[in-house]
Amino acid sequence: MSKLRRSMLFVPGANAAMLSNTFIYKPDTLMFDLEDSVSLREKDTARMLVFHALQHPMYQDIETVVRVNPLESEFGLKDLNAVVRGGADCVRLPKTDTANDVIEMEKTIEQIEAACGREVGSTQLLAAIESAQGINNCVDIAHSSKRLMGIALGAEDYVRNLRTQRSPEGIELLFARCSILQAARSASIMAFDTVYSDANNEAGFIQEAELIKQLGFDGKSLINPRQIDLVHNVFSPTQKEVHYANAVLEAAEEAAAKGLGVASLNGKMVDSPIIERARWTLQRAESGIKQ
Ligand SMILES: CC(=O)SCCNC(=O)CCNC(=O)[C@H](O)C(C)(C)COP(=O)(O)OP(=O)(O)OC[C@H]1O[C@@H](n2cnc3c(N)ncnc32)[C@H](O)[C@@H]1OP(=O)(O)O
Ligand SMILES: O=C([O-])CC(=O)C(=O)O
Ligand SMILES: [Mg+2]
Repeated sequence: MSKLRRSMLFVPGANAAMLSNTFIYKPDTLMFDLEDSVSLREKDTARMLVFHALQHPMYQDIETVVRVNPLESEFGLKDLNAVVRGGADCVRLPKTDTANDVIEMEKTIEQIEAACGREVGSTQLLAAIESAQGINNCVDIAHSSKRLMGIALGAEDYVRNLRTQRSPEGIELLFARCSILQAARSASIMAFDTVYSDANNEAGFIQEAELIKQLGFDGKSLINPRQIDLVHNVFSPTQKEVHYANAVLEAAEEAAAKGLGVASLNGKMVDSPIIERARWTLQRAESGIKQ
C-alpha cells in the first residue's frame, strides 16, 4: 500500500515552542511552514528553526514536508537550500500556477542535492494549487515531475482569487476539488484537500473530511492537532465494512476455486474492482476501525 497521508499538520516555522514538540501529536505527515504563517520579519528565524528541527532525532521517524516561499520571492532559494540540506522528505511548493513552476523548483533542488551530497532525486515535491490559473493547468502540473508525490488544494487563496468565500457545504470548491482529484489520479499521484480554518468547529471539520473522503482524496492539510484523530477516524473503515470486505474475499476465493471470474454475495456481484476495494478496506483497517 502507498504511504498513508490522511493528516498533514501545518506547523508555523517561526513558532519555536510548536517546532520543539509537534512530534507528540503523531499526524501521518508534519508540514513545517516558511510561507504564509510566517511574517516577513521572521522569515530568517523560521528558516533556521526549521533547518534545526529537521535534524532533531524526534523527527527522523515521521515524514517531514516543508512549505517554502516561491522561488521568485527573495526567500525562496534560501528556504530551499536550508530544507534540502536539512533533510526534509518533501518540499511543498505554494501557489503553483504552471507546470513550469514545478520544473524550475525541481532543477534548483537537483543542484542543491548535488552540491550538498544528498542523493539526487531523494527530495520529493508536493504542489499546492491555489488559483484559477493553477486549476486550469492542474493536469500539466500533476504530470510535470517524477518527484511529485501529490498535488493539494489551497482553498483560502483560491477563494480569494475566485472572489468568493468558503461555505459550510463547500460548493465553491467542488470544481477545484474534482479537477485536482482527476489530475492527480491521471498521473498516479496523491490528492490532498485544503485546511479547515476554524479549529474549534469539530462538526464542520468532520463534515468537510467526510466530503473529501467520498470524493476520493487521500487526506487533508490540517492547522491544529485536534483535527488529527478526527480525520483519521473519518478515513477508517467501520466494523461493518470490514466484515463485508472479508466476506467479499471469501466469496472471491470460492469462485476462483470453481474457475469463475464473477461471484455472488447475497445477490451482489463480486468481481475484480470490488475485490480490489475489499483488499484496500482491509489495509485501511490495519490503521484503525471507525469509532
Ligand atoms: C491558509 C494557510 O496558509 S494555513 C497554513 C498556515 N497556518 C498555520 O500553520 C496555522 C497553524 N495553527 C495554529 O497556529 C493554531 O492551531 C491556531 C492559531 C489555528 C489556533 O491556535 P490555538 O487556539 O491557540 O490552538 P490550541 O488552543 O488548540 O492549541 C493547543 C496546543 O496545540 C498546540 N498547537 C496548536 N496548533 C498547532 C500546530 N499547527 N502545530 C503544532 N502545535 C500546535 C499549541 O501550541 C498548544 O500547545 P500547548 O498545549 O503545549 O500550549
Ligand atoms: O494549502 C492550504 O490548504 C492552506 C493555504 O495556503 C490556503 O488555503 O491558501
Ligand atoms: Mg495559501
